[in-house]
Amino acid sequence: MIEVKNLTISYGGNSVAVKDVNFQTESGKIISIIGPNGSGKSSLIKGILGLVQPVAGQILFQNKNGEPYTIGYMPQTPRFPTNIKVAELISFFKKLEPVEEERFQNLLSILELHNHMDKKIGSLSGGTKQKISILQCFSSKKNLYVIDEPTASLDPYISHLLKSLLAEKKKEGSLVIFSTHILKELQELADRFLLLSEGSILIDDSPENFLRKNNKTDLDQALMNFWNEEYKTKQ
Ligand SMILES: Nc1ncnc2c1ncn2[C@@H]1O[C@H](COP(=O)(O)OP(=O)(O)OP(=O)(O)O)[C@@H](O)[C@H]1O
Repeated sequence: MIEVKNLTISYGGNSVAVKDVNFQTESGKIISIIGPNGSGKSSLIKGILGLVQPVAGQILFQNKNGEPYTIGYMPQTPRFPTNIKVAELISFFKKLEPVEEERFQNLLSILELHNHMDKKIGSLSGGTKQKISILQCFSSKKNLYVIDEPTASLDPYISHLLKSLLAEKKKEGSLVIFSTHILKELQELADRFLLLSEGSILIDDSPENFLRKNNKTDLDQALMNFWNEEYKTKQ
């Protein structure tokens, strides 16, 4: 179980990127974080991962068997050293953390990374760097997968692969948290979603429940309605 308690993140000055966010979730679920640009999705994700120091609040990780949480993370933009070859980076990852060899080889082949092994990281497209990030994230089993806008720079085939991986991880009992701007993706995958606005949670619901409450079948429409009302009250 993960419990986010009163999490507040600021990068200094008066602005607050995440404001007193609270939620908890069991394993074996997919949670999606959505919200407009700058609403705090990446900051919340970085807060959960401990990549930014919160000004208040805490995150509690509790594994059933008391073992530490293992975490796979795909950032929005992978930042790898640019001057080394793909093969060198991948062998570095394998030294950092043991991989499940069969899973690793399988992913390497599906992602067609073999063709890029001798290329320098700096010469790769954004999508190919994301593929390396997928390989790194999913080559061993983790309790928690945190994915920041997973399909933003991927072609439809690799997007589909990534979505299948997320569904597979849920089936295996892991918790998956991903942020997205693609509501269809959310509707397809998520058990629950958090809508952020200016760093606060405005909606915490399942897609089905939210649709039922709003008497809609399409999440895009339901959220646009909600958003228009929300926007009007701010005028
Ligand atoms: N490193 C940083 N230093 C200063 N301010 C930051 C930093 N990172 C994010 N912010 C600010 O925090 C707020 C939330 O940004 P964040 O990137 O978390 O939003 P987001 O919802 O992920 O946006 P997007 O959808 O555009 O990726 C924004 O006002 C942003 O300008």
